Amino acid sequence: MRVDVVSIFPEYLAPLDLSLIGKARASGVLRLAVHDLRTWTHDVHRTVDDTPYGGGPGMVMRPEPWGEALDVLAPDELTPDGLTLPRLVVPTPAGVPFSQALAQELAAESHLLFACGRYEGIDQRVLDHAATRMRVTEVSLGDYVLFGGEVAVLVIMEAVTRLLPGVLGNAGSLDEESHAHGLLEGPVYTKPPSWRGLDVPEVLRSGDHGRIARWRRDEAVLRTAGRRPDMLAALPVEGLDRDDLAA
Ligand SMILES: Nc1nc2cc(Br)ccc2s1
Repeated sequence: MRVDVVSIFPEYLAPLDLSLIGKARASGVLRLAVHDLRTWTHDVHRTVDDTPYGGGPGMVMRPEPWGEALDVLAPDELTPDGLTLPRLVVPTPAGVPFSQALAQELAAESHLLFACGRYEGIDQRVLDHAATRMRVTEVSLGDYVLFGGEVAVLVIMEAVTRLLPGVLGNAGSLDEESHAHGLLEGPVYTKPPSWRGLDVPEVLRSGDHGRIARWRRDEAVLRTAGRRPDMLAALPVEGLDRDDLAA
């Protein structure tokens, strides 16, 4: 997967050199490049923002630098490595909620291009013009406002990269984690069997794998019912009476 990130604070994306994402880059599974938006400015002050039409507080990111950046990073003609046009991902409080399902969708793309907004946001015409050439997805991490999109890109890139083949050692863990089957993961335990008077549930030490699987499923459903009933509503729960959950 190829990923390009455009930001006025490229150093914010330095954590993408670390840990498993760094390994994914070293192995070639992930080819990531971070670009400074000011590369595509031409005035002495390298201006990327201006006052908003219609008045109001703050500044808006100018369309010209973004337009030139997208022309270079998402050229209409096929690039030497034959990549198709990227999917443009724009973190914004006004976007669609990010989710494991969207992470899975993005992980299946061959080329992602992240645009990190700052100030009051990016001139809308940048997204409108890009949408005439490529798929544009505005993504929200939640109902709160950050200083810019960079931190959101770090979150999205971590969720996406861990889904790429070969990145996580034990691929099986992908199947069991929270949200993998529309449920929250239940409690997990390791040695010692007793710690500060608290014992590991007997079932987990029984060696009865069928009983263990049922127990884990039930715990996941109960935890989800208690913490995220909204997730349960969308899930056919076989083998567990919903009335039990209401009890
Ligand atoms: N939750 C979020 N806040 C922001 C703020 C800006 Br400015 C750009 C992107 C995002 S995503």
